Amino acid sequence: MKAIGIVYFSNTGITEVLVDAFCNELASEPVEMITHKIMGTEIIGGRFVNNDLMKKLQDCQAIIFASPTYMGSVAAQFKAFADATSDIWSEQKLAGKIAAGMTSGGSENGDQSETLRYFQILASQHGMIWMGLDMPSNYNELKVNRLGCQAGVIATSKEGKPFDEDINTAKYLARRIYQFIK
Ligand SMILES: Cc1cc2nc3c(=O)[nH]c(=O)nc-3n(C[C@H](O)[C@H](O)[C@H](O)COP(=O)(O)O)c2cc1C
Repeated sequence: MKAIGIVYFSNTGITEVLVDAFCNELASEPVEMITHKIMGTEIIGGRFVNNDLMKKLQDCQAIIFASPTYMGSVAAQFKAFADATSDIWSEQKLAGKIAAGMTSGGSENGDQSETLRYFQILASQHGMIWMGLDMPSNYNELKVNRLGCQAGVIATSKEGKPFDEDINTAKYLARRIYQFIK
């Protein structure tokens, strides 16, 4: 069976709602979801350690990166994971896999694009193939890509939950990736 890996960090749960929406969208499809939330306990002396996860990611056809935007980039917890992937970088173990990204921020223009840009660079370092959105901003009835970023999913939140349109964007990305790997 095909597999999609999602590696993410979320502190207050906004990014996690995007991850859940992505997974739920594909729940009835014959695809395994390997979802991993980065935990502080996995970061020992500043270094992310989870060899089992690194092995599992190598069996995926697509890997999604997700993190809140912190100070115009990924959260430190995600960066610790990214740095740990250097162990499989030299042999390009993730090469040829589809990569995509999702992030949330407190501001509508809170430099979330920089987080997606970092994900793209990480994907490129691994020889992965980046997949953004083939949907112009607010073009369809679900208002996918509300914030006008085709590099990936950007969300902001209201009352502790991402905007419905941003959740729809996460679902749209899930469908798009599934179409490519199935
Ligand atoms: C340390 C820190 C830095 C942040 N920096 C930004 C930022 O640069 N841009 C932004 O839009 N929001 C920023 N935020 C807000 C978070 O990105 C936002 O609350 C996000 O939705 C939290 O995601 P989570 O619920 O998945 O943890 C920051 C929050 C924290 C705690």
